[in-house]
Amino acid sequence: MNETGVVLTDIRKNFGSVEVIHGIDLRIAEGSFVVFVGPSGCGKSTLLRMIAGLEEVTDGEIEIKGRNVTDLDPSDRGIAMVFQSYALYPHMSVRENLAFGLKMARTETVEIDARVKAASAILKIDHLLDRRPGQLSGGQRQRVAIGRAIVRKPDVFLFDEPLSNLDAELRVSMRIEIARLHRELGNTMIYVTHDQTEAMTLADKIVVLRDGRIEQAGTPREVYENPANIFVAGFIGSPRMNLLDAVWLGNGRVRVAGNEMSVPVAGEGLQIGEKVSFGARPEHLFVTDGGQEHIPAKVDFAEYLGGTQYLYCQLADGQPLIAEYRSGPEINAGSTIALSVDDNQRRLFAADGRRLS
Ligand SMILES: Nc1ncnc2c1ncn2[C@@H]1O[C@H](COP(=O)(O)OP(=O)(O)OP(=O)(O)O)[C@@H](O)[C@H]1O
Repeated sequence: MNETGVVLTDIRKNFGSVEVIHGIDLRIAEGSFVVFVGPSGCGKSTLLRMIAGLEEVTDGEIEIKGRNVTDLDPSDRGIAMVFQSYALYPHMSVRENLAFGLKMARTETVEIDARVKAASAILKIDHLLDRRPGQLSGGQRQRVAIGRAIVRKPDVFLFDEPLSNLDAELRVSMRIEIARLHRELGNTMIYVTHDQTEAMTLADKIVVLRDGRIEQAGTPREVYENPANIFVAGFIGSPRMNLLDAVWLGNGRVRVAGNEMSVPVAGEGLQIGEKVSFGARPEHLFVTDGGQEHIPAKVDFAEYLGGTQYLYCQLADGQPLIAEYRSGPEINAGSTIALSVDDNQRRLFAADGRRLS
């Protein structure tokens, strides 16, 4: 991999007088799979559409494979985009849908036929070439939409929530297909999704956006295990990290819902009595007999998932908390339990969201 896949430099976007993307810098390595995630309205689609050339850039520069494409038409950028809505031509056969863009670009017929054949073999849609989109299932339509991108042999594939119209089971199998496609083709891929599992499983690099800014960009493991701040900690992970109101007591100790807990923080810059947030992921909480440092919790609801169980609890001060419970005696709603927190996984955040541990 080298560093020249896609480079965004100080990208800004205004709609009218409102700036919605506030100066984004990002380097996407050639051949990597980058996923944009973030809450609704954070600017994921706008950023993707600017890379595609479907949305004008207000300020900044976009480079693809070392070429400044900021002011080029979408068709001259070496990109192909796959939309959530598939955007197939209903009156054309699958074959014609796949060939259409190439015909427009005056590609030779022999070459078109070869590319359509190769793409339909990769996507296992060879037997559907003479059907129209109306005669296909949702998953098959999405394959055709991806096929239409493949035949163009783009430098970069752009995906805008491509699986969100599919049912849960199909999403899983298409997700695996897209991962396989990336491995086989080796192109740079940029993917927008709401789905945490898609982001974690597909990405080499996850870019977490909020309000038109990057909060963190890193491997799935980095953003999960080493979140840069309270926002990323709370956003990545499903169920999310528990973030509890706490008070700094000094000497590496905090008070959470009336209980003292130690945290691996010296606390420079923190004032005794200052409000902080104590973070613990559901899988880092353990039901104990109460002998060690723990937080008592009342179980409101126990969700049994077979291999694991989620306990939806309430602390003494009313704060909600979710704990994962893998094995042990059955725990039912209404029980009171003692939860300890893995020593190495106790997170602390300052009131401004800075991560302290
Ligand atoms: N054409 C437009 N005119 C005005 N504002 C727009 C336009 N398109 C998007 N916006 C605004 O820009 C911001 C970013 O929108 P965008 O669609 O990129 O977010 P998103 O992260 O993709 O959201 P979602 O996950 O809901 O699709 C939002 O505040 C949105 O209201």
